[in-house]
Amino acid sequence: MAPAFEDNNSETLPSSFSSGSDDGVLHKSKVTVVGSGNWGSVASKLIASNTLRLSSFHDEVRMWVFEETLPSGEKLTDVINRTNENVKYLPGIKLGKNVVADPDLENAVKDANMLVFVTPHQFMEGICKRLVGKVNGDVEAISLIKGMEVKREGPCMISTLISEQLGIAVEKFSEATVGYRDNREIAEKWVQLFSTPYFMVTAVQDVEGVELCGTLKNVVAIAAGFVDGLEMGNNTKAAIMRIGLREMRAFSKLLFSSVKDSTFFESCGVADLITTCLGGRNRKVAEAFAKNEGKRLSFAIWSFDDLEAEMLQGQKLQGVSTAREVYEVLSHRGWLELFPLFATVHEICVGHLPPSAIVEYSERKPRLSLLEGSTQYY
Ligand SMILES: NC(=O)c1ccc[n+]([C@@H]2O[C@H](COP(=O)([O-])OP(=O)(O)OC[C@H]3O[C@@H](n4cnc5c(N)ncnc54)[C@H](O)[C@@H]3O)[C@@H](O)[C@H]2O)c1
Ligand SMILES: O=P(O)(O)OC[C@H](O)CO
Repeated sequence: MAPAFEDNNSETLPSSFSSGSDDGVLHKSKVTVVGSGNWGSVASKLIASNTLRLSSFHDEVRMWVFEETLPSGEKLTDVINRTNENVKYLPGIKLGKNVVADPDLENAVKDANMLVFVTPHQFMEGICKRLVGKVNGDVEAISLIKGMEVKREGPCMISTLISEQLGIAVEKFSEATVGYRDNREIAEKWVQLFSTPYFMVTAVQDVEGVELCGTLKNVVAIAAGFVDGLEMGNNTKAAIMRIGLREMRAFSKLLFSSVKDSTFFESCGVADLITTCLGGRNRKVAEAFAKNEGKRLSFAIWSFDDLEAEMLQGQKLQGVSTAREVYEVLSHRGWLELFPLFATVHEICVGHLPPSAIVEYSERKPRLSLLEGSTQYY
């Protein structure tokens, strides 16, 4: 059983202090982070630095770790709790003594009333199934996940998946933007939990817009990586990013008419797109894919799975699976010709087109006639 961090669970306040509850006791929020990858560990560190100084939160931040055995033979959770460092996914960074790694998912969430979901999106269906009936009824949740599911009935945002499976309201966080639906007060509480002097967080009333920015930018990052791998230069890369941002906005507004143009100018939009197309994992692996196109391993050509395993040491790509999921939606709705960049990225990832197609196909002007009355999205 994971250790607990000793902190004062609640304190009796002077009668003059309004604790927002009728018993005069300050009821502190308890945070659990579900996920401990690179971003999951960073988020835990950010949150833990704030829970120590904010009286409205328990000091301890519990972090669920997908347990694995390290080459040394030790369990990752044990090493994190002994060294206070996620030596595999965030090496060299101390997380804060009040971060407690817990390999037992149900145990990690059982006392929490604030849940932070931050695992690669492909694992969320299974995680939600395990959490049904295991979370507190009054829990608030936020998703930091950049991805979506595609169901028979269409695309399903991860925040919706969590809401529907666990029956809880879920906000969204992408980079430094919290997307909320209608409760500004809860949104501000999440902003408070993530904000630091070096990490400014803002809240916008556009959950779907924030979530789709984080999801779709990974597809554009793959395209940017192809451009880098083919050494096509910055002008081509800038054009791909521009077309990508245009398709991100059009696709988002077609799926959810509530999505706001202004969201694409927040950190989760253009800023995240720039950073991920200049330095992200998706870009890096796509660059290697384009450079090695056609080269053969002893038994097969380079595949994204091979490159992910080879280059990311356990970290997971999101852009390749998202490109497939987006392609499914485009194909099902007859929108393939409207989104040449998104469609081409998937065709390249699955080997139907060479990486060089990223320029030839993406420059095609979408046939707006396909979307009667929807041309305002372009
Ligand atoms: N890394 C970043 O800079 C960054 C920034 C913002 C958002 N994100 C998003 O946050 C989410 C989490 O990414 P990350 O960077 O923390 O993870 P990661 O890619 O660094 O690590 C992969 C994680 O998946 C876990 N895992 C592997 N197999 C699993 C399984 N079967 N079930 C459950 N977990 C399993 C691993 O233990 C590890 O914690 C992603 O959607 C990502 O796009 C990442
Ligand atoms: O490394 P990437 O491509 O997963 O991007 C990481 C973050 O999402 C960048 O904001």
